[in-house]
Amino acid sequence: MTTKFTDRLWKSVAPVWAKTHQHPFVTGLGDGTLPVESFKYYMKQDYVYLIDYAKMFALASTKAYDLTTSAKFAGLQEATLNGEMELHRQYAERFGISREELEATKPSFVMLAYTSYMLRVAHQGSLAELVSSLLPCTWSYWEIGKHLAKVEGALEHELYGEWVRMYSSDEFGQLAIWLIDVMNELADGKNEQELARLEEHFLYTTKMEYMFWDMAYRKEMWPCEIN
Ligand SMILES: Cc1ncc(C[n+]2csc(CCO)c2C)c(N)n1
Repeated sequence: MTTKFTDRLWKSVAPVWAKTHQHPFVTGLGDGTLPVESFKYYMKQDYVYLIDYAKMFALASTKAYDLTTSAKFAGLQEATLNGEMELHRQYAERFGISREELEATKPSFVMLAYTSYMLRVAHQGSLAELVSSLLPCTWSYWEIGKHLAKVEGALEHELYGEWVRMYSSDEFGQLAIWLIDVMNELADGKNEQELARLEEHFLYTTKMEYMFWDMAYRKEMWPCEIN
């Protein structure tokens, strides 16, 4: 059996993913022990994260080499703005946070570093680089969703159940698989230097995913005394 490029990516981030599954934000989503204030903080930061992330799909659509892929990325931009962000708007409504307040969220350092890195890669790099930098977002959420769906009561939890159901759904899994397949197609025929660059983007944004959980858990704005 031939190994895929994404097998190499998986190997390279396995220790970070293992740590992510043990982070108290992630375990708390599953067993319900996550403090609601951390979850609210996450929702607000994630909302502005998604505004930037949707632009990654728009740029991917622009850079795509064929019409089918271009249309799929354009659809993903729409799904992020109107599907995934709707989950956030609904949670915000439950918390009494208005749309205006959500959208006006000031970025934390980690959120800004993460999206700025991805957008830089998207503007300066190839489509393969762009996809390698955005893939940890979707792939890691699917891994987390599948893990949490196995935790007793997680899918039915009255606050966090909706989150777990969304990211463990088959529909979401199909999206992750599609992006993984695109990554493998784009990596095909690349030389070692190019593959190493893709791996580096993937590792950096995987680490930033971990830092995002940690930032939200601790409700961190900027990691110094100038908040
Ligand atoms: C920090 C952070 N990382 C990943 C996701 C998950 N996510 C964001 S966009 C997208 C693709 C489909 O809309 C997915 C899966 C998130 N919400 N926040």
